[in-house]
Amino acid sequence: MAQFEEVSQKSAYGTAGFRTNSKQLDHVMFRMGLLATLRSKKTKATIGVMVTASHNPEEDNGVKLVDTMGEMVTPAWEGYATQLANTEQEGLLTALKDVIDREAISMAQEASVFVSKDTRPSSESLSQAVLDGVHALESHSKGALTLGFNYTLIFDCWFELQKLVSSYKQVPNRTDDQKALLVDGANGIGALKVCEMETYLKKELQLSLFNDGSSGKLNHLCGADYVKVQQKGPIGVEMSAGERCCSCDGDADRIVYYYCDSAGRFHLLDGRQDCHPHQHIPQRTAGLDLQIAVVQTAYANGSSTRYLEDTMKVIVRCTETGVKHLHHAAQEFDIGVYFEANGHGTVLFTRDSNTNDKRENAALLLQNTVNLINQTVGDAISDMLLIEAVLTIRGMTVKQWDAIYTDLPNRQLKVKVADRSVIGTTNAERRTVSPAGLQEAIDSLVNKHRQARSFVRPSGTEDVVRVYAEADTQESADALAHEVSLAVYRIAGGVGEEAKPL
Ligand SMILES: CC(=O)N[C@H]1[C@@H](OP(=O)(O)O)O[C@H](CO)[C@@H](O)[C@@H]1O
Ligand SMILES: [Mg+2]
Repeated sequence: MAQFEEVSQKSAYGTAGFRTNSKQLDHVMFRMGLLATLRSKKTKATIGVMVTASHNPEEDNGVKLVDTMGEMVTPAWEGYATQLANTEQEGLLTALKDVIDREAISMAQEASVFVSKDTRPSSESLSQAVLDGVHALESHSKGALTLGFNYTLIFDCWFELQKLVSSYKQVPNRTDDQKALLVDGANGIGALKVCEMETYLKKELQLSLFNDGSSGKLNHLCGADYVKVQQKGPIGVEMSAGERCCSCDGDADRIVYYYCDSAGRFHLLDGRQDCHPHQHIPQRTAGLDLQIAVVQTAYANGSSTRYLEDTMKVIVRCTETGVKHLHHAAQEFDIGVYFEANGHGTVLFTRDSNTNDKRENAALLLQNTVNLINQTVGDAISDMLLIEAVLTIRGMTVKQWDAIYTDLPNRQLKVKVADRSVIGTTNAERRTVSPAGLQEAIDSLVNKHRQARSFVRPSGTEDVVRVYAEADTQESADALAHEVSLAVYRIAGGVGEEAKPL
């Protein structure tokens, strides 16, 4: 185990756990093994530990804890995680004892921890470090290692896959010309799962897999994040006009769809997921009297929010960035649809859809949808099948899906500052409360543009401040993003060179 002294920077449990260069993570992994064991003893249930840095470069790695129902752990336990990760070696026992006392944990209780890893080379030894942590506290523990299928890791993956496939088979057959789907596996876990699924689905859906991990590097020039940020197709995928394509990320919990039109223009359908299952569910719930809501973050395109509120007439909520926030907000409704603009998300069915309701048809259709969805915190494969199912049932092409509304042009930028924690936010991260003067500066810049919106927040996964801007034209969105990034640089302690206009 690496000594804590080797690590200079304080690690914090961010948007999706700890994430940094893989060389700095040995001791963090060991300690997360310890903490997961304590959490398992406390809850008397299986706890998951996922070793992954998702869309980050292959050299990075990370770890997140998965609670008993597949959701992220509570803020109190995130706090323990941060505390343990940053404790000097000699203080570790005291820090552990503190958690045991505060949570009144019985150490006699047996623990069960599932450790899951992605396909990064460093994941092998780092997941072993997690298991070492588990075994250090529990010599008879049920620590087990699996290859991740994202959050389903604490269930039986094969069973999960079969459930998805058989639910998908209930969908009426689509026309032959609509059966093909190109899938970019980002050279990661998603590729392995698509490979497995391909054979079972041959009749219903013809999946062509690219970036399957046999030669390329994880997330390199491919994957959901690359496609979204670069606004172009991944390497190795030949797209014919109008053909449906999708990309998942390194740990297969995000999916984005896209296509090229006949003029060769690339169309990204990010954020459309919100409206997609959603368009479908109200029909299915006809007469069932369920309260439905869509949960988004500030990154959701303004057009999608307007479409949901004005055309779909559904409740829309906005939360802070990160699945853990969206998930909890979605649980408050009978049906909660939640997606981040970058493709993370799922649909939650909080009320039993096996209702006694007489309108059986609607209930049955809804039940099928429930089976197709991974409700824990979503994953790329089940989201992909859900989207395919809805497109089939509605008889929609990818172009028609794209046309349900027009995105406002937008731009995301990153600004390096000395200490990103100086930026305090409120109102689901849409406004800043510190440093003084920053929000006023953003407001006056936004006022110079039409249909404009902009906000800034410290990233929870990278050492940067993120800037988002949207406006009526791409030039205007680019100019606003640049102006706001300069304001951040000047008011919040920017380091390095000032950003140049785009
Ligand atoms: C703007 C953006 O895409 N932010 C991402 C990113 O979080 P940041 O806190 O913005 O670094 O990584 C998270 C984990 O993968 C994901 O949930 C989130 O949506
Ligand atoms: Mg991911």
